[in-house]
Parts: sequence; C-alpha cells; structure tokens
Amino acid sequence: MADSQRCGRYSYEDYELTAQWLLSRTEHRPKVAIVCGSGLGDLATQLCDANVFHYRDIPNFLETTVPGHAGRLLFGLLSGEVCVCMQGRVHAYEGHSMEQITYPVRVFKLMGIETLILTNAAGGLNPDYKAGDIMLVRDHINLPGLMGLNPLVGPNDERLGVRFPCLSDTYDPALRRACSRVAAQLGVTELVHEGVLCMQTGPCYETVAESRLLRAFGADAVGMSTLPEAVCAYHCGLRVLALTLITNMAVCNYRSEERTNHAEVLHTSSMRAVALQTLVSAVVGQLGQFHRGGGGGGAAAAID
Ligand SMILES: O=P(O)(O)O[C@@H]1C[C@H](O)[C@@H](CO)O1
Ligand code: HPA
Repeated sequence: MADSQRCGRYSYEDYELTAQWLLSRTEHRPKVAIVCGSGLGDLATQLCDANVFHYRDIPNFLETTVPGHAGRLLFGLLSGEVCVCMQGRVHAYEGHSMEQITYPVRVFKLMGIETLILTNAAGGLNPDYKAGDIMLVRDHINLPGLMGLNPLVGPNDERLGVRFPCLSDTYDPALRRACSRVAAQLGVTELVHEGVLCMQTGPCYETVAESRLLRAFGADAVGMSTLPEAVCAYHCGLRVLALTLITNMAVCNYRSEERTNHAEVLHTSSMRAVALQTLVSAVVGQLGQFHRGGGGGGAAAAID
C-alpha cells in the first residue's frame, strides 16, 4: 500500500497480518471481543477451552506496564459464546499514541468480531454514585480527542470506516437496553447507572478544580481509557458496549482528605470483579442468540 494510504503509523496490511497471525494459532472464531480494565482481568480466566497469547508475542501488540493489566489475549468460550478477551490494555500515558492503543480494535474487526465490550475503572463525579457502582456508558466526552488526540486523525482508509463518523450512537442503544435488563434479572439494578464517561489522558488523577469542571461539563465519571477504543470500534462498524466500574469518587471538595490512588482503584475492582464479571457473562450469553440469527439491523431487533 502507498504510504499516503497508510492509516498513520499502521497500514491495513499490518492489522490484517496480526489478525491472520492470531487466527492461524487458534481454532476459535469469536464474534465478541472484551477488554478488561484495571483489576478486572479475572473475567478472562472464566473463558473455557482457552488459547492464551502474551501481548509481547503478538505482532504489533504493546506490552502492558500497569499493575492490574496482565497483558494476555485469551480466546475461549464465555456463556457458550466464543470470545476473545484482552486481559489488560495499554494507555496513552504509558507513552503510546492513540493509534497504538487502539491497534487491537482494528485487528478484532479483521478477525470477524461484531461486538466489542469495553470495561474500565474510573472516578465517580456524579454525587449520586458511590465507589463500587457500575456505569453503563451512554455517551462520552473525549477530552484528548477534542484537543486533537483523536485516534482517527491521519489518512483515512475507507476499508476501515468513513472519514467523518457521527458519534451520536457510539454506545449501542440496544446493547445498553439488554445490559440493563440483564442487571435487573441479576438483581443488581441499584448498582447500575447510565452515564457520561469523560476521558483525560492521565497519569495524574484530577485536581479538585478539574473534577468540578468535568462535573459541570456533564460528565458522570472520569477515566484514562476506553474512549479511543470506542471511537475506533464504532468507526469500523463494531457494536460497542462500555461498562465503567466506579472505583473511587473523584475529589470535588477542598475539605476532603480523600486522595485517589491506584491501590484503591485495584482494591475496589477486586471487590466488584465478580459482580461485573457476572453482568458481562450474562450479556455475552444474550449476544450468542443474535449473532447466530444474523448481523446488522436483525441483530438489534433480536436483543430488543
Ligand atoms: O484501564 P483502566 O482505564 O481501567 O485503568 C484505570 C485508569 C488508569 O490506568 C488507572 C488509574 O488507577 O486505572
Ligand atoms: N480519575 C481518572 N481515572 C481513574 C480514576 C479517577 O479518579 N479512578 C480510576 N481511574
């Protein structure tokens, strides 16, 4: 491919090469991909009949450096559905470009994935939330994206998506409804909110003034990941569901003695991991029906 047609640092052929590398090493043919955020990687260990790859061995995947991100890609069965699961992700604050951190998403697309489930840890801004709650992402405020760090900046390859995607429906409404129904069936409705996730690049947690600003902007939670992956996934035609675990409340008050830290984030993740895993597994169980029934609009109808 001519350099002018390359998607920035990576070409379509790079994504294809990684997809083929993986598919030639597993019999599994997943339609669902799951990304596990900070401390949420145990979900991946629930996959049956798993094939495991370390990121360091996968062409163009980057190694993770953050505690709570194991850096393994697992293929296997979850609730009877073939899935591929990222046990941890890389973040922009580790020194990577938006293109690098979203590389796996386009690989998933070329592997035949139809649905991407993203999970992350974030600080709660909405005063009705508390640590341990789960937020179903309804919409987002992509601060790095608004400042020019959008993963789609650069030449656009039409094979991956359109030049100017409209992001009004990034988080699939039918999947959100299905997830809320599953939460009700599991009796965890009181834990689950729908809200707006804001991303800042990190690695610093917010100042009090920043937390107040983001709350005034309409954000319900703030994290350091997920939105670039969601943008890339929506751009290339994947259905996206994003679940945020509120691991702490962002500090919005100068009198507060709370100090956000990663140990607290991992602690809350470990306390709520089972609830989140149960919710994700149950949602994945629903996806199986509609994937087998065909894709596109039919899929939406089947889970409504
Ligand atoms: O990968 P996620 O977004 O879940 O990780 C969050 C954001 C930072 O990486 C870290 C901060 O504690 O947790
Ligand atoms: N802010 C940003 N990212 C986070 C937080 C937070 O309070 N908690 C977990 N990830």
